[in-house]
Amino acid sequence: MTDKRPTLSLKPKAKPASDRRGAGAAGRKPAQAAERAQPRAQGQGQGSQGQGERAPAQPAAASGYQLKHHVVRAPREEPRLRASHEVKVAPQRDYKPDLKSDSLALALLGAASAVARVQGGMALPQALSIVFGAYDVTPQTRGAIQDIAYRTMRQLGRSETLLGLMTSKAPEPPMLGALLCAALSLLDPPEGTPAPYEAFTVVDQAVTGAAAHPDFAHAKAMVNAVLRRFLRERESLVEEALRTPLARWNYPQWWIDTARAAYPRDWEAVLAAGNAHPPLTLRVNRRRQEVAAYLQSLQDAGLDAEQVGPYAVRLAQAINVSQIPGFAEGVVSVQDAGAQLAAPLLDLQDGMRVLDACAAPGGKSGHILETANVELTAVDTDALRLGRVGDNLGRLGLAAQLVTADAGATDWWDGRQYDRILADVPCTASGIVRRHPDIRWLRRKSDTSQLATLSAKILDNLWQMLLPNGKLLFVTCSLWPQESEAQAAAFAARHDAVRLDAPGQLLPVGGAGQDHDGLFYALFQKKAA
Ligand SMILES: C[S@@+](CC[C@H](N)C(=O)[O-])C[C@H]1O[C@@H](n2cnc3c(N)ncnc32)[C@H](O)[C@@H]1O
Repeated sequence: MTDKRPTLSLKPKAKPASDRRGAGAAGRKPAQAAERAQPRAQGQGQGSQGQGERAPAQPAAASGYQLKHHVVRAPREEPRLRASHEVKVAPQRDYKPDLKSDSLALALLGAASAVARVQGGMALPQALSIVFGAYDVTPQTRGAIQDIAYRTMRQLGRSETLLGLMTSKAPEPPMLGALLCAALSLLDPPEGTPAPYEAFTVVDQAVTGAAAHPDFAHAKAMVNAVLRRFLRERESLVEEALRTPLARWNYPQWWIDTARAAYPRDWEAVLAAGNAHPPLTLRVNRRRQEVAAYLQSLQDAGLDAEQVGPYAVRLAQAINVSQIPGFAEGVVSVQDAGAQLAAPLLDLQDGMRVLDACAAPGGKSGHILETANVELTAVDTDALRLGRVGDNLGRLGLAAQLVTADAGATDWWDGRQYDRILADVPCTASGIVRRHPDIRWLRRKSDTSQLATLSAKILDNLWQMLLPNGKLLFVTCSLWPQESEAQAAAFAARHDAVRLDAPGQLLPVGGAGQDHDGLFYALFQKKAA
């Protein structure tokens, strides 16, 4: 990160809404207003502050987070009334502004609310579902909120670096910073991609959005100034920002370092692949239709697509699942082409007993049951997610025994060993960041070893559940060797397992005829008794 700061100082006033009424600061620059308030804090009184009159030492126009230092206690004998501007207002992320429900301003605020939640540690899909619940918007605006939130996540490092170059301190509250990052992601699309809106519309709507929200209406002039400055000085600001790895790659530094250490030749391609838009890839249900026939039905529906795996079809344009021909009827499922390697690697035969040990939401369970007539047990610790396995299998017209349980324990197991075990263990998901761009900002470096420890426990426990000559397929959607190859090698050594042919580490790739996430596959066979 560069230390160089611009001369323009755009400090948000960050006052609670109650403090803005009658404060006499209207039209002044925020910094001036704050300075003028200082002498009053030393005993001049406020004149007409309502409740605040009882606490004469409160500065009228001081910023919210400076107030604490200027509080003068009221005399003991009088009941002390709390000045309204002393109250710390909790962020109102669910506040529904009075804006047109299909406006870009509302979409920007919705995206900013979701992004601020991710910055507070929540996964983006969960954050978006809260926003959708709070904002009563049209499906079109929902789509826009989602699109802007995902764009913002993919460019957060770059946008935050640019913001750092244009403001003298981090915008408060965090949702204001998120609003600026959301607007910047629209003004500053990745190289070679078109801007989704006219620049002046984005600035106008970001300012309108800021003005309509009680937490940062005070900062609408700052929003306007920052975004206009970006447009004026774009070239030099971007050039300066790109000197930092954070802005260049849009990943935290530890992530960049880990990728570089693991893949000294490919790390740049790996990071770039994680920033690309993911394709919409389908798995054709071989029980229902041949791939060629399905491709024809897509063509008949006016949808361009190409085959990218034995049963994998990639649509040229992403569409809503409800619009995918045959989806509701179970002819196809949404599944990455790399994830479609699991079922064939298991070498399934009719009549086998198969365990899918970390099954939810059931992508691979469905593929297993489409491949052969097996008796499948699908286990997952998360009952809610396991419900989705049931939904997915129901749509496909297939069935499994669903068990909510810990695959690292035996209390649920009937003691009968399985012919095949799929262990698609929990991991950092570093190989699927193009689909989940929030993951990079949510994960911590220490998560890798914690998850590797958990998955080693699951794998060790599952091994006893495998028949002699049986096969266990170990899968992760991680790029980190600690969770994948190092784990596989240590497991084989611990259990004297035979390691069979499997792809190993697949790096994420998108291109003609080949397109998949970053996944890891290791296949083990138990020696005959
Ligand atoms: C990578 S996802 C599995 C994806 C799934 N196989 C599919 O193809 O749709 C990992 C799953 O492991 C589950 N999980 C985490 N810890 C577990 C445990 N101790 N036992 C069983 N499942 C666990 C999570 O709830 C999550 O659903």
